[in-house]
Amino acid sequence: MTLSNKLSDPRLFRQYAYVDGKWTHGDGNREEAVFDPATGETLGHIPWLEPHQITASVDAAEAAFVHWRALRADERCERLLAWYDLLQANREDLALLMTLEQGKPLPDARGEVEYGASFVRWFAEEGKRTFGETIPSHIPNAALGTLKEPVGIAALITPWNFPLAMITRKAAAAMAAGCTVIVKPAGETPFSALALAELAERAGIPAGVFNVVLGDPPEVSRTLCFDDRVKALSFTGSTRVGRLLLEQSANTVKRVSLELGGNAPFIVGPDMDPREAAFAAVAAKFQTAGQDCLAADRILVHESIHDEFVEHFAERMAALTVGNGLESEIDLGPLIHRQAVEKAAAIVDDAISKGATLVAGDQSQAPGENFFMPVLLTGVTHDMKIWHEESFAPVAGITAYADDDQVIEMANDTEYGLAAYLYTHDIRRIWKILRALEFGMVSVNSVKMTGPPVPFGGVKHSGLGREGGVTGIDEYLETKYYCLGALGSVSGS
Ligand SMILES: NC(=O)c1ccc[n+]([C@@H]2O[C@H](COP(=O)([O-])OP(=O)(O)OC[C@H]3O[C@@H](n4cnc5c(N)ncnc54)[C@H](O)[C@@H]3O)[C@@H](O)[C@H]2O)c1
Ligand SMILES: N[C@@H](CC=O)C(=O)O
Repeated sequence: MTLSNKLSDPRLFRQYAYVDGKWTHGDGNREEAVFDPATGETLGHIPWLEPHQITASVDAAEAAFVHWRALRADERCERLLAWYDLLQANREDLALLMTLEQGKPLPDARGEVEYGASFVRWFAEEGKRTFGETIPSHIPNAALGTLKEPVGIAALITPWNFPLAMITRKAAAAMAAGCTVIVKPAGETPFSALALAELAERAGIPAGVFNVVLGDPPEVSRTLCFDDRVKALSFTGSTRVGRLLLEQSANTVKRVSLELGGNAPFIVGPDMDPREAAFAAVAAKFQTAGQDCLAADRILVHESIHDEFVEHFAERMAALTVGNGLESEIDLGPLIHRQAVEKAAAIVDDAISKGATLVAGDQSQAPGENFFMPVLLTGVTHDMKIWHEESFAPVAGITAYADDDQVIEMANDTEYGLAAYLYTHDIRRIWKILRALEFGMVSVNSVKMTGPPVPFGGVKHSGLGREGGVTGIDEYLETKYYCLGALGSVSGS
């Protein structure tokens, strides 16, 4: 059975790029296969566009910008809300496509469709509130103020771990601001992006406003970064590639937003119930099989409750089920590909060779070659890879600490600064640690921290700028200052 036959609406499965409102094949006959990471089965093929076709997508976005920016904000809002309604109406098909190409369990995929759609609704509304300001004038007979204007064409480059929400969090903000967008999804998970394009078209979003290009990643990115007409680049992915794109955007002085890797500490205070904290830590570590920029990578537990915490963590972890995300009652799907499994195994071996204790994690139980059974390591230290690298795998590392000052130092001992978790009910400890943590987001006594109203993003090598919230749309807006002089008798205004 082909993938399209599995969907209620087969037209949501597209194997073409989408440029200027047209489904487009590659002029050079280059293509890439897309696999189901759970079974290794080929799901379909996508074309690779040639550089001149990427440039043509910029031509299309440039032409469409003239009309899209000229619409009233409430007119753009109507179209974005129509897109939102279609995402909701097609939730089951979108979730199925996502599980097939990404591997996450179907309930998680449904959750991501909801999550992704929620950004479209949020920014549809925020587009109506891009207010400028009035400035009390210091110049006689003049009126001063600011206007907010769309930056222009935005290139959006996204990863495979959240194939839909990482696109909508950018695209909806940009489009609500009046920008046109060119999306380059990850080659591992293009079908969610292409289904988004199909639904954008049905929602009445005009040709050239939302484009999806496919191709060789360095070639596509270079073409977009070097094109002076592309005014903004928003990237979500690894810090390694983020640095490269920042460099490539320098010559054309683009507006760059980067949502990069994380290495989240999960701090547990001495006052916590070890069972409650351990269950929360399991939830924060193993979502999306650990392939989440918010995954709790270093679990730092006060020495007075460490042993009990480890017991509860191991007990909860043992209950997690690993398997094909299409089956029911699965907690962890596969990793995205074999290299990810090899990287996870290397991180575990490195930790053990440097003195960590393997408490649980028997890889002989893995149900397939892309699967990695959850691993629990204790006695994790600064010299191990797991301390510094984002494992992007279900590998949990626990370390004991003695006091607040030590745990602050340990938590900040990373080049990353995306998110941190803190579990304690002591308000003084909360305030002290919260202020001392060098992270863009700190979640206290809650695993869930994301959603449309929050400014999502990191500091240090985890990124630049914020997505979501009331400021997310600013990444796609320029402030134009105006001075209206010689107005006659307006002094004092
Ligand atoms: N901060 C966040 O909001 C956030 C969210 C999701 C994922 N991430 C991060 O994303 C990473 C995992 O995703 P990934 O493996 O897809 O990241 P990645 O950096 O390998 O790829 C991201 C995108 O960049 C493209 N790309 C890859 N190599 C490139 C190159 N040389 N030149 C130009 N483009 C290139 C890919 O095709 C993909 O579209 C993790 O580090 C994770 O923390 C961050
Ligand atoms: N879970 C994150 C994505 C990180 O990989 C989010 O909510 O944006």
